[in-house]
Amino acid sequence: MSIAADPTAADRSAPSGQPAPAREGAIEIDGITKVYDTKGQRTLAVEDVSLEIEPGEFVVLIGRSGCGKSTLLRTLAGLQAPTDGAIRISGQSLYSPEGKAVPEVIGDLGFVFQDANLLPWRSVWKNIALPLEVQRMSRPDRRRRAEELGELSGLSEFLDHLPRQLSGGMRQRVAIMRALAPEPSILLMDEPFSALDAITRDELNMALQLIWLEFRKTVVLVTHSITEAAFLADKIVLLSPHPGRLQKVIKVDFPRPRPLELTKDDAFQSLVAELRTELGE
Ligand SMILES: Nc1ncnc2c1ncn2[C@@H]1O[C@H](COP(=O)(O)OP(=O)(O)OP(=O)(O)O)[C@@H](O)[C@H]1O
Repeated sequence: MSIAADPTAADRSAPSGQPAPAREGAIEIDGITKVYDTKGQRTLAVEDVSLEIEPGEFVVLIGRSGCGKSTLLRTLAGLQAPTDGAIRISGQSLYSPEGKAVPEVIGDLGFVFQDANLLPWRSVWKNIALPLEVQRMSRPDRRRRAEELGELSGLSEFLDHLPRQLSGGMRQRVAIMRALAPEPSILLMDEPFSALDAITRDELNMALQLIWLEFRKTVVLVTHSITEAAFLADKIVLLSPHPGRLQKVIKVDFPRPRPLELTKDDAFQSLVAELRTELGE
């Protein structure tokens, strides 16, 4: 049953009649199905996926090409309504009954994509502060916030540079900081490091982990990299292809902060082997 259509949903965890406390950063995915209908051609991209994501959890979606990872993430981002099912963000329905994303709920989401999509004519700090400008924060406050975020991400010396003066890895750091600037409770990331070389990617995985430990936002990240999934995740969600269905959820409990050397450990390697088997590699 769709949560949005369930009139008792709000009372589920409040038997005393009190409204259930909003769980900021929680994501409830309830029976999501997505069918694309392009020029009469129907594609069942995602079928009946249900998943609970806890506030502050780091969740990685992984699966073979075409299994619906991006479809699920775009649906979570409010970019396309599901054909069936419901999504609740911090206790609120993401889509209206007409299938329109609710602006206040989207305001609680930050996005990072494969391409950093920085504005080339704006300096690093002005790119980071862009969402704050939209919120009409004063210039000194925006600068202060960009400086804080720059310090956390190792960008302090580059705040007045233009994007073209940065490496690819640094541009992605700027994109992450821009997403975090308005303090969303949830960060959605679609293959953010897939265009980077292996060493930069390791550095960015480490940086992302440390930033996440600092802010403790809920993160949902899509990747093709098994090692990246095992290194970053609290919970790995495997999707099976054609149509995309929930195959398995694997909890990962290596202590944090996780050093990059963890990837050489036997326990890490056996998790990687398990994931490879699940993915049929
Ligand atoms: N806009 C669209 N219109 C029609 N079909 C689509 C659209 N977007 C995705 N699909 C189809 O839906 C299925 C899932 O695609 P999706 O991009 O979500 O998978 P993915 O797991 O992210 O793939 P990849 O790992 O290759 O990026 C595929 O069969 C794809 O062809």
